[in-house]
Amino acid sequence: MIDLRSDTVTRPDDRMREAAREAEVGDDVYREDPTVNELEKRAADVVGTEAALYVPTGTMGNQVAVRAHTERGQEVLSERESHVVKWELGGMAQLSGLQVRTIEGDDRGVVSPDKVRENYVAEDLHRPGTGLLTLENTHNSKGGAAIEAEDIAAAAEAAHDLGVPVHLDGARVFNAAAALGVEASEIVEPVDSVMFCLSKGLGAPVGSMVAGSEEFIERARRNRKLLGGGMRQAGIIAAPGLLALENRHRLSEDHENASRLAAGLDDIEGLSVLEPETNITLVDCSESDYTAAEFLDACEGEGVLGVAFGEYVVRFCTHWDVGEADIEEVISAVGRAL
Ligand SMILES: Cc1ncc(COP(=O)(O)O)c(CN[C@H](C(=O)O)[C@H](C)O)c1O
Repeated sequence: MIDLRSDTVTRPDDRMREAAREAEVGDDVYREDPTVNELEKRAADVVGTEAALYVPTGTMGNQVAVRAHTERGQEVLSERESHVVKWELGGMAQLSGLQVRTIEGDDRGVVSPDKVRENYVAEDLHRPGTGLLTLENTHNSKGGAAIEAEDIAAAAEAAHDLGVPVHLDGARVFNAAAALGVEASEIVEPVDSVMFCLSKGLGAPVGSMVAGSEEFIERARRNRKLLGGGMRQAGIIAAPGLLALENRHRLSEDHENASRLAAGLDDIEGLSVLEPETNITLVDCSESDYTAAEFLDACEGEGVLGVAFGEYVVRFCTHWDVGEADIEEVISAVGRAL
């Protein structure tokens, strides 16, 4: 089975398993796990922030960051199709008592400064006030769009002019950096905090990082403890995370595979596939005889897994467990399936 459901399915390699076995550990709640401490320092250095916090999941990372920026009852401006809106169980409302005001990004998920200004709410006797703007790069729902650093900066500047901090859901920020040919720190520089995943395209078995100022990270650390994310000898899983950080240099291989996959699938009658910007390929099967669900069933029967991103849209994600030969096999398998 060739698993293209997500880049979350990546498995640790032997080096990661060896690193986990050999890891120096301590009680991370007391800040005594040397491997976690090294990972947090290394992660902050890589994205150019003062500090970073190791969290079990990207979802927890987003939620501890959002909570650290806001007060209960405030509004959060989030792009309508973003992960924090669509796939975190209403966590900003449930966990932090926030009112989410969704804003429309463009067809790549880019949030314009005007939309920030138009949807900003000033606190007064009646109104809660906008406490945070969230952005996402790459943008998952929009096909892994790699949003240019200047577009992130423009939206962030509009928010900062209004006294509103900015959190970047950068689960795949290194995919964006690789696609744009810039350092991740250039994308992160304009925002106040970023979350990025070690467990997706970077290949770690577990974990994400939240990065920002020292003061912000201490607040985020307390929120992590509140949500039950205080970990003990987490060096066992942080050690693979340190190796995963270095995998950011290989992500263009996944992008090349996605591009090859898209070209091959686009040649199949009934499928329409835009050129992917990163490792996410969205396949429109509305011209075929299949709904997305039927298309996925047929693909599974030929040994290929994907996920539905709409009634007639399927997402395939390339990642480090999928090589060039697998891509050729997927193209053949989908051709047989249809
Ligand atoms: C932009 C972004 N931010 C946050 C997360 C959450 O990360 P985890 O909680 O899964 O570690 C994800 C995971 N995305 C997963 C996937 O794409 O298969 C699913 C949809 O949750 C994400 O894509």
